[in-house]
Amino acid sequence: MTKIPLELKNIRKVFQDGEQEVEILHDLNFQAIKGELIAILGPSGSGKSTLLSIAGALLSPDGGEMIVNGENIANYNDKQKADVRLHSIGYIFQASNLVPYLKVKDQLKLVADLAGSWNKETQQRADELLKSVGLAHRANHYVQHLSGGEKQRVAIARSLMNNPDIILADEPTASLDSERSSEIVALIAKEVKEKNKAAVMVTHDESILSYCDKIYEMKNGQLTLRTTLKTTLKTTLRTT
Ligand SMILES: Nc1ncnc2c1ncn2[C@@H]1O[C@H](COP(=O)(O)OP(=O)(O)OP(=O)(O)O)[C@@H](O)[C@H]1O
Repeated sequence: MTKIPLELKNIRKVFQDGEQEVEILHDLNFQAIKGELIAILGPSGSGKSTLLSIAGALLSPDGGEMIVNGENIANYNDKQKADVRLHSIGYIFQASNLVPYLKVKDQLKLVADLAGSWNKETQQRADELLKSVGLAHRANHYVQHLSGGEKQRVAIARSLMNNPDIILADEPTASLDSERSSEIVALIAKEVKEKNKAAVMVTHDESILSYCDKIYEMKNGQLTLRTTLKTTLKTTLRTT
């Protein structure tokens, strides 16, 4: 049986606000399966980035289970969590978070190096990934000379470098115009389908939702599935 890449069960997260405790995530349940791009929408301050940080093993929940490929990692120590981050999770951030003084291909080499796996096979992998995001011709350019859209494409290729099962994207189109935003999300969707990844994207941008398989809304510390034309069609086709 194939394992579910990411499962969150009964997640609770509390922050201190002065004297008061505020429960940002409340008994939250969520699953991300292979081959699906999931969008998470919700008002500012509703807890979307907090959720993504927990899903990415960057932040510990105050309660609940955080299951990656069938293993509950909620009580892993820091080193074990770092290992999960390196091998199972790829991140795409709003401002691409690339290293400015490294060339494009070296951005990918860096994450392979961290995993101790820069060899002939991974070099070839880096070349293929850069080709698939349309940047093979930019492999030896410094990222500071690239456009915002090109930087995000490097970030997408980098997120896939260690072949993670899960891709997490926090507002990946926030710094882009609408045409570039569509291109970037179409590219994430293509990589998710072709490489069979589970992907979760936090966004405010409703115009890119047609590329997503499921849309959730964050409200009162929980996620609610929004019914889309796509999911309605899928359900109809499945039941007829
Ligand atoms: N480390 C922290 N300590 C205290 N409060 C925090 C901390 N991190 C986040 N918060 C609070 O938790 C709430 C949710 O924050 P979060 O960044 O997850 O929201 P968001 O939905 O991603 O918002 P936005 O759409 O504006 O990015 C906010 O009220 C924020 O101020």
